[in-house]
Amino acid sequence: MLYVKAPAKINLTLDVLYKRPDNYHEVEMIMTTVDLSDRIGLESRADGLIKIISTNGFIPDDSRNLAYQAAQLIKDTCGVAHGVTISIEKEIPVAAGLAGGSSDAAATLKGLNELWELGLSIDTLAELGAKIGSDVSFCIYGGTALATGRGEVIQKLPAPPTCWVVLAKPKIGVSTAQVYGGLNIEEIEHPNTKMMIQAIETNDYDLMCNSVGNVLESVTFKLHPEVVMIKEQMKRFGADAVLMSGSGPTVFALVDNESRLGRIYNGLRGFCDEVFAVRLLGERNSLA
Ligand SMILES: C[C@](O)(CO)[C@H](O)COP(=O)(O)OP(=O)(O)OC[C@H]1O[C@@H](n2ccc(N)nc2=O)[C@H](O)[C@@H]1O
Ligand SMILES: Nc1ncnc2c1ncn2[C@@H]1O[C@H](COP(=O)(O)OP(=O)(O)OP(=O)(O)O)[C@@H](O)[C@H]1O
Repeated sequence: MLYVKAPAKINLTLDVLYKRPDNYHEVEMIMTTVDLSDRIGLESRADGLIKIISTNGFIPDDSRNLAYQAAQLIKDTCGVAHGVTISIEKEIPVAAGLAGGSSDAAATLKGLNELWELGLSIDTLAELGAKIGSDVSFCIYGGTALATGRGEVIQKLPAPPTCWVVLAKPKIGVSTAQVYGGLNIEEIEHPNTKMMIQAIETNDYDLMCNSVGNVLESVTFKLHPEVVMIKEQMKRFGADAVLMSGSGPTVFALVDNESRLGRIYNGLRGFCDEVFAVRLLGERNSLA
């Protein structure tokens, strides 16, 4: 059995430039992986089938699972006759804006490349990943990156300033397509992506906190007002920055002081079942 870690991501920035003719949105976003991971186990099988076993009863165990799609894609692309049993130990909340499914797919691509000795480069794995979903290419590289295009064009950035991250997910699931669909392009207040890149490159924690921004917040806030409340609570408990990740509904707080970290974490547990205190995962993951 080969095990691969599949970390969650957060969006430090998420900007939308315009709606494209293919109905996707042209984005500009800075993403970074955090130390909250699913664990993917891969075991080759002789019968050619793909089987999913998961600790989480809410994710599909058939071809709707993104890890299943990753296995099918790499099998077809490389003409592999073997099948695989994929076990998914789920820690990342589902439909949360943390790229849980995308990260499982990326870990499956990387793991099967190793298990089946296919010799694909990390860039080829990222290209394959883009066929599964817009976030999968980023998840192949991990670390911190600027993502453009529909999210699949990845430029590496250095590790951001060191801090703690508190993640809080209210008990609602959000549809990414619905949130993008609800965006009014004319009314967007764009975050300052260049300033965030500068903050990361110069290791400036205060500038990073002042540069966070996500244009999808306003859409999700209208659909689910409880997300606004979580943001306000995090600020009240002493967060240095607070932002919704991706299309939500998870909200994260950045904090560089352990006593305020404790206050935010304990304070939020009164409002949400799913609260995590984690570190940023600085460096890019190496090819599994
Ligand atoms: C919100 C983010 O998670 C931020 O990282 C991503 O932009 C979404 O990534 P994802 O979940 O991998 O998204 P996909 O599975 O590729 O697309 C789901 C749906 O979201 C919308 N979508 C997604 C990405 C994008 N750049 N523009 C879009 O409009 C489309 O309606 C698409 O049908
Ligand atoms: N391996 C998987 N883990 C979690 N969800 C999965 C998986 N495969 C398919 N899904 C389905 O994908 C949907 C979105 O779940 P996911 O946890 O990936 O959302 P997300 O964190 O919002 O993703 P993103 O941030 O990339 O938009 C869910 O409805 C779920 O049923």
